[in-house]
Amino acid sequence: MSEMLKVAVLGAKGRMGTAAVAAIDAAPDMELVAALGRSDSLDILVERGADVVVDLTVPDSTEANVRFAVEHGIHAVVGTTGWDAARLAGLQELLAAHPGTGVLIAPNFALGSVLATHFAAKAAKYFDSVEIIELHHPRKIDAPSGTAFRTAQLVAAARAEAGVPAAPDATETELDGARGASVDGIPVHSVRLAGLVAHQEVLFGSHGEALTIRHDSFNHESFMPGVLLGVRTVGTRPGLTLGLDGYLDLEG
Ligand SMILES: NC(=O)C1=CN([C@@H]2O[C@H](COP(=O)(O)OP(=O)(O)OC[C@H]3O[C@@H](n4cnc5c(N)ncnc54)[C@H](O)[C@@H]3O)[C@@H](O)[C@H]2O)C=CC1
Ligand SMILES: O=C(O)C1=N[C@H](C(=O)O)C[C@H](O)C1
Repeated sequence: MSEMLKVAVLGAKGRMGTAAVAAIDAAPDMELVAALGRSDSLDILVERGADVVVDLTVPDSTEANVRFAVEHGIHAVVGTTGWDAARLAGLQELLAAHPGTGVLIAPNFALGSVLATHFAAKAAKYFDSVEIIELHHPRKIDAPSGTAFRTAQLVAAARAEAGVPAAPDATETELDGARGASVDGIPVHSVRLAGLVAHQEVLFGSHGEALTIRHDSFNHESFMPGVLLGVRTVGTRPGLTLGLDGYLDLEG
């Protein structure tokens, strides 16, 4: 039998962390060596010989956690939001000094969401207009969601590459926020509603037609196949991978 992957979870008592602990515990090829919360020392990761750490914490904590992992040669699978361009650049630099170590930062582990974002980027150049609506549970602390942010970036890049002009919009006066946040020129609207988990619609429009690409996560188990795929793959992909699509064969 091949050796078990030693996996640690950070943020183990949170919504995602709880589901990840259960999924890793149930995986036949993984051993859960640590399930850590906010007040636990990261030294435990080294003491327990973790091969992979899964970070499901908060935007304020994730960067220090991942840097610690990389500095100690531990691969990291990161679901936490808050990785802006400056943080990513710093991490790239650190990874260059630790060339054997892999980090996956995945704004969304749900395979359907990864596909929805991929399809949206493909559709982006064919429509005059595009807007994104993301809808989440009201305990979410960041807006817009990491998924919406990345979707908007990819859609905007595809439109720019194809030379698509800005979407038509005659708005002259607006109440602050009425047209959403602008991410690379794409309007992103954030809804927080009791009863929801994680949902997103990408709305495309042209003369006489509309296309909506919608994905729904109805529970946190929906993210777990992607988390496990990340844990199994990250050690074979040194350096930084942004998005679970980097581990999938979506063009094939
Ligand atoms: N990539 C994906 O598919 C998904 C990503 N997320 C993201 O994952 C993050 C966590 O989401 P939830 O589980 O809903 O949040 P949550 O608030 O339920 O859990 C976060 C947990 O992290 C703990 N924590 C904070 N700092 C820590 C530290 N330094 N070390 C260890 N634990 C620490 C908190 O005490 C809390 O228990 C958010 O950024 C969220 O946007 C959420 C769902 C899916
Ligand atoms: O906080 C959440 O719940 C989620 N966060 C991620 C995000 O910000 O995109 C992924 C998913 O939308 C659920």
